[in-house]
Amino acid sequence: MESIEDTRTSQNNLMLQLSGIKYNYDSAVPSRLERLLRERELRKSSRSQNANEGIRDGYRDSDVLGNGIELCLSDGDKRTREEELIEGLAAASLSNGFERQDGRSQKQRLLVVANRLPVSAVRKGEDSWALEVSVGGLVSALLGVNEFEASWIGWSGVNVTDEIGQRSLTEALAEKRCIPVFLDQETVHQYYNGYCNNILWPLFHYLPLPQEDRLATTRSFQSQFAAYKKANQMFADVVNAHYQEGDVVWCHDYHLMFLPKCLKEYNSKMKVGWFLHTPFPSSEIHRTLPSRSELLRAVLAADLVGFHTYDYARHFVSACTRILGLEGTPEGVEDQGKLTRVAAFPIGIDSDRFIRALELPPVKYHIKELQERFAGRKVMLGVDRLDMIKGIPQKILAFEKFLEENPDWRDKVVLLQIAVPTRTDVPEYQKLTCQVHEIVGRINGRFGTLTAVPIHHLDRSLDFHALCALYAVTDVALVTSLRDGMNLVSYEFVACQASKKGVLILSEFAGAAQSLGAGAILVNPWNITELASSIGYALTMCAHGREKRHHHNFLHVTTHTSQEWAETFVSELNDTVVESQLRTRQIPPQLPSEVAIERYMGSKNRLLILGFNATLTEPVDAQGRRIDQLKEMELKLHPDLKEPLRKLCNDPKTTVVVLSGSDRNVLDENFGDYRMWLAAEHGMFLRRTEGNWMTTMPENLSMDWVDSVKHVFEYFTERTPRSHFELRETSLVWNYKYTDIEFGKLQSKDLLQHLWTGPISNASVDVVQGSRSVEVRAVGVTKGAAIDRILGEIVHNNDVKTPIDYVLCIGHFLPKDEDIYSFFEPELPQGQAATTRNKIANHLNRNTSNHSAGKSGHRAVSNRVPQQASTLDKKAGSNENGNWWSMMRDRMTVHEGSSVLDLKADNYFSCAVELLLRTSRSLLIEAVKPWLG
Ligand SMILES: O=P(O)(O)OC[C@H]1O[C@H](O[C@H]2O[C@H](CO)[C@@H](O)[C@H](O)[C@H]2O)[C@H](O)[C@@H](O)[C@@H]1O
Ligand SMILES: O=c1ccn([C@@H]2O[C@H](COP(=O)(O)OP(=O)(O)O)[C@@H](O)[C@H]2O)c(=O)[nH]1
Repeated sequence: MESIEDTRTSQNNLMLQLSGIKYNYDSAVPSRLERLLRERELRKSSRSQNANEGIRDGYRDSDVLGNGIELCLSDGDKRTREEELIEGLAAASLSNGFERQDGRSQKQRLLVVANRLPVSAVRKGEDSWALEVSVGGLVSALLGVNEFEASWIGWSGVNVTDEIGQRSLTEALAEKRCIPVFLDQETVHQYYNGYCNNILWPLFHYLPLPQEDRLATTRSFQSQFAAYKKANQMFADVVNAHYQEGDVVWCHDYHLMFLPKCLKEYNSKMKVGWFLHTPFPSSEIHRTLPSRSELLRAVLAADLVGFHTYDYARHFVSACTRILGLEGTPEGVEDQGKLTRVAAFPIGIDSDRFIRALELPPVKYHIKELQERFAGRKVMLGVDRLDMIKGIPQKILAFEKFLEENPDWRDKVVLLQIAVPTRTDVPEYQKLTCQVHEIVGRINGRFGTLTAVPIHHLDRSLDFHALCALYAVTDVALVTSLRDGMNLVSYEFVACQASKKGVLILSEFAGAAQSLGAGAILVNPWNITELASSIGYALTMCAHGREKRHHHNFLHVTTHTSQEWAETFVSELNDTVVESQLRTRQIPPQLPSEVAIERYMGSKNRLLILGFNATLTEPVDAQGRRIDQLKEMELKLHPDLKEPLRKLCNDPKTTVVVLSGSDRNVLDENFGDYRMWLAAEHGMFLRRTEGNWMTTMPENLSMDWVDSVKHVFEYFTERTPRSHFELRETSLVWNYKYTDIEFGKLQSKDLLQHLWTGPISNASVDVVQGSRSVEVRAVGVTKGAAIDRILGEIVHNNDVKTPIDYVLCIGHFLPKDEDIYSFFEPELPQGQAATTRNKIANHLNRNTSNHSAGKSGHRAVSNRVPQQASTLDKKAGSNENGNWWSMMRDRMTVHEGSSVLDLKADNYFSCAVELLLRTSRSLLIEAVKPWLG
């Protein structure tokens, strides 16, 4: 039996054959992690080199994107980064490592695409504009990114319909390296206010979809979703217009979930990353969204999908497996061989910018002013956009409870709440503003005096300097988000607290809780009592306790910066493309159907071997919903295939064999009235449709194990909802295709472990794992082993006059059965035939794969007298090593004594069809139709 190591080596050998690469893939090419670590090292040393040479450009307020230095590639040097990296990998095989040529990072062109530009435009005249920096975490984070030659594509926040306005705004923005997307008012209303902020934003923060007036909601939902897609396409059009080969396109946030799909449809080679700044909710929440599948699929078009935390990434993968039925792996999500990498990239801030700001005179001035203003009182601070996810009412109510329970503190503490107006056109936000004003008014009325109020509430944003000063004078910062992607305010507060070392009270529902959790006081903002007592705890914390906590947080904030975040994401995106190219090299090529057809037409005696399940049956639900389990379980030949198949079967120059794992009844029902050969239960039973079933089972097949395995399968079927098992004559199959994917997988592991250590530990069986099934069969029950016996019988019965000169083999076969593909390959020694099988077995997830034998050789079968009658009815002897061919070919001669098989390598085609492949039907129809004229 082949060991895993052998398998891997032979697989690699095959890769060599296919791609012509001259190195051993496994041992010489650095792993993804090795590449990323190396890349990180290079980045670090390049950064310190730049710093030493004084060419690193810090943030400059005058240059919004802060990227003054350009190291553009010259035209002659326009190779893509993945080409360089791939070459690097090739070189690595020789040098055991890969280096960039100059060891320094070149600035890579980066197109940042986000709904909002980092500046908002205000029209001052027909062609004059004022640009103000936009508020929000996304903008803050990306302002700190200056290692790239970045341009920003987004909506300018204003409705500009006239040509002069559009032209002049485009010019004004160009100076800030910004490129506008002009959205008309109606689109903004439906896309931004409607779909983005009224549907996706609340849902992603665990606030359910609106329920009142269902019909109206449904109607507006449909038009908003249409506007959302349209807006995404408009963003894509602008990206496409500015894209240059080799650029990295980084799409941001829930506004642009369709963008990766639009971009890849336009140019599949574009390097596309997508990052979500909000939480991604549990799949149970996401599945309530009517457009849930479309959105997931659109995002999966990206090469790399990033989230702030591992939890969000995990939820996304789980949504893809549960809603789309795709395979979730530790790397990401796989869909028919295409991997979308999914990972966590926690954002940070440009901490230096905040630390440096504290030394600026205007900030110092503000600090002094604030200290004087609030002398003798502890300052508590909240800085939030006025958004329902920020938990502002909860925060204020907890503060009220604290004052209520601690009268001594009433004149010793003040809460400054900066509530930046946001999304003011959305009714929910308008309601929230009123609610907050009402609560603040009530509390101030209750605890205020003629000279002082406990809450200072500002409905506006502050400029950067004022904000830094406020952070610096704060004793306790209160972040009470009900859900928050990350929350950068908490990071900014920490960065500005080097001297004061104030305390951070932080909601456990903010992404930041995962990074700053150890240094903050974590709270559940829904628990007002707990929140109120945390305020007391924070206000009275000793200096040593504050210092320890601050030290922990400060270290994190100053090391996990926005610069790091962006570089890591882009580096991983570059590498993902490299990785996917390496994977692509392993995928066998598509079936060259035109060539296959041409050869078919030119041949005289053809043999077609077809699988049944997932090859000739109706494809499973494209959306992966699997709601019609019973219908699907009843295997039926796809209606569209009936006619082409009948024509093929009636062609006297063609022999069709359906070779299936299904039992005889299933094949009888579906193919009983066709003129063909049926091979049931992996070829253990065989019949020509005009005749009776014969058994080809090896003589000494032991089936003693069946009862105990059946017992185990029954046990697991009872405990795994929607699983089922089939008892066949030579095998048992437990199928968990319709179960909860994760539970099904866990159960199958448990089942396997139980089988191996129990009922089958000494039995002569094979356990074959399908993608969602476990099959136990007697050793020797494989299609690969059966094919020669079947062929012998066909040749004998067909009374072959002309040698078979064309073979086409199409199927979705389990790994164990895949040597059926290599059976016809001419002039390959056994070992290499197995190699081919393993190659296919290891690429089950590919779309369709083809391998035609690469050499032109003849399989001429020796010229001997055929054996008399079939031995099949007497039961053929088993040969587990698959050496039957040499014996059987002696039987397979035509009457006049010439070969029965005269197969030029060019006339052998095989094609593996993936289980969930939606195109398996069309592939066959496409392949078959033209042959029929
Ligand atoms: O552009 P707006 O509609 O006014 O909203 C402002 C931004 O709000 C959201 O910010 C998120 O991103 C932060 C940085 O990653 C993160 O810390 C925070 O938790 C998120 O809420 C939104 O995702 C952005 O697109 C908006 O620009
Ligand atoms: O008056 C203000 C209030 C807030 N911010 C910025 O808005 C961002 C808020 O980001 P966060 O991640 O906390 O939440 P988001 O608003 O993005 O949901 C932070 O960078 C703040 O510095 C600002 O520039 N001016």
